[in-house]
Amino acid sequence: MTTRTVALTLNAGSSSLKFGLFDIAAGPVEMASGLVESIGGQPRLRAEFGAAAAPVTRDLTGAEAADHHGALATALDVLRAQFPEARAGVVGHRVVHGGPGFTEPVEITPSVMAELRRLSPFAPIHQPHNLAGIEAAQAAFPEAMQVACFDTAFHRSHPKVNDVFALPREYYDKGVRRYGFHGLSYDYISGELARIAPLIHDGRVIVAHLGNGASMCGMVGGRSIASTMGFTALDGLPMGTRTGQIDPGVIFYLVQQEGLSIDEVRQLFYTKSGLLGLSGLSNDMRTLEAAGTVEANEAIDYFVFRIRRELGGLAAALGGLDALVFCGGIGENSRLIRERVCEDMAWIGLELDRERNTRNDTVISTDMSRARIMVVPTNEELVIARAARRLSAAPA
Ligand SMILES: Nc1ncnc2c1ncn2[C@@H]1O[C@H](COP(=O)(O)OP(=O)(O)O)[C@@H](O)[C@H]1O
Ligand SMILES: CC(=O)OP(=O)(O)O
Ligand SMILES: [Mg+2]
Repeated sequence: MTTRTVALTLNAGSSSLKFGLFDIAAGPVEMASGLVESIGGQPRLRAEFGAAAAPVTRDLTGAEAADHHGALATALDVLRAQFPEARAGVVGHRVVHGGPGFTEPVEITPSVMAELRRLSPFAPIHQPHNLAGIEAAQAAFPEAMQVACFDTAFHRSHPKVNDVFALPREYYDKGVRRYGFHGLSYDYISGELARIAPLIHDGRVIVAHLGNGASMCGMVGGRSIASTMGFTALDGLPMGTRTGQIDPGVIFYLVQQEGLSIDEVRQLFYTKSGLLGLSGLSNDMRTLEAAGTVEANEAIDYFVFRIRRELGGLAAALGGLDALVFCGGIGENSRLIRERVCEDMAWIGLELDRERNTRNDTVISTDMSRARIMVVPTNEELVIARAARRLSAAPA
């Protein structure tokens, strides 16, 4: 394999690093994919190599993945051991915040990097890790092209009415806008719908990306019309550790009456709230489903309730509904959450087939359901690899 035929993709989350290796000469065709999770805690590595070799799963020592640099070095060791001949000609990075300016994937130059750093405070549990991943990859592959792919870009097509907040206009001009996130995931799902269900793709679709971060996107004709996330990835649905939508008056209360600093409020909203805060137990849906405590059940109830509320709101924004698509770790795996979201939703045209849901079928609605309910595993890495291929093939 020669330079530029292999693309490495990096998707750095708040506590995880997902990676992929793609042959881009004929593809992109996935050669390997993997994940380092619980970085900074009790990290674990999982890597798969398709038919080429057995998957690797192992617990890492704290030192191997104390931070994202360590996690990347560990991931690269595993990839190099499996593909000693591969040379990364291009590295594609998920970058959560692209602000108003980045509407497409771009090659990372020093000026792009400076702008991404400026946006870092608006995605505090993601962007610093994304940028650390870029710096680590630049050091590991100084010859490779580095490409940034933005979570915000997919939503830049949404109408102005869903781009503004009701603030004095000067703030809009300064970039205080409703960006929306998880765009690489929505882009992938939109493409998959075009492939497997073109009539649905052309219609009114709500996609629920339910992972540790969670959001929903209303699409018409495969393009974003509205999404539940806003200026930051705090808005909308409650998440593993994030509040989701909250009355901003609570911030005034916390600062003025409780004496919290702004940094403490930020920490509280981003890392101690959501499912973790409500349950007092965990941000992990598997743990909550198994726990059965009053608090864990209340956390699940609130998660489901907010999804159902947003479903109604987004359907109104789309002028009706042709399909609801679940994706993300919870959306793809939790039969319980899907069942509870779809319960008594016949009024909006959704009728779940319990057996299909239990089997994790692609279509989980009944044949009589007016709107379709689907489960489509997302693949942000493939979207990054496609962009990396496109940009690295373009004439300089
Ligand atoms: N079988 C399952 N049942 C319920 N929840 C699951 C299951 N598998 C994974 N999850 C949940 O998916 C979430 C992680 O989703 P993921 O999309 O991987 O997160 P991230 O936002 O970090 O990319 C966790 O809350 C995890 O508990
Ligand atoms: C934007 C966002 O919330 O991402 P993640 O789901 O990876 O945390
Ligand atoms: Mg994610």
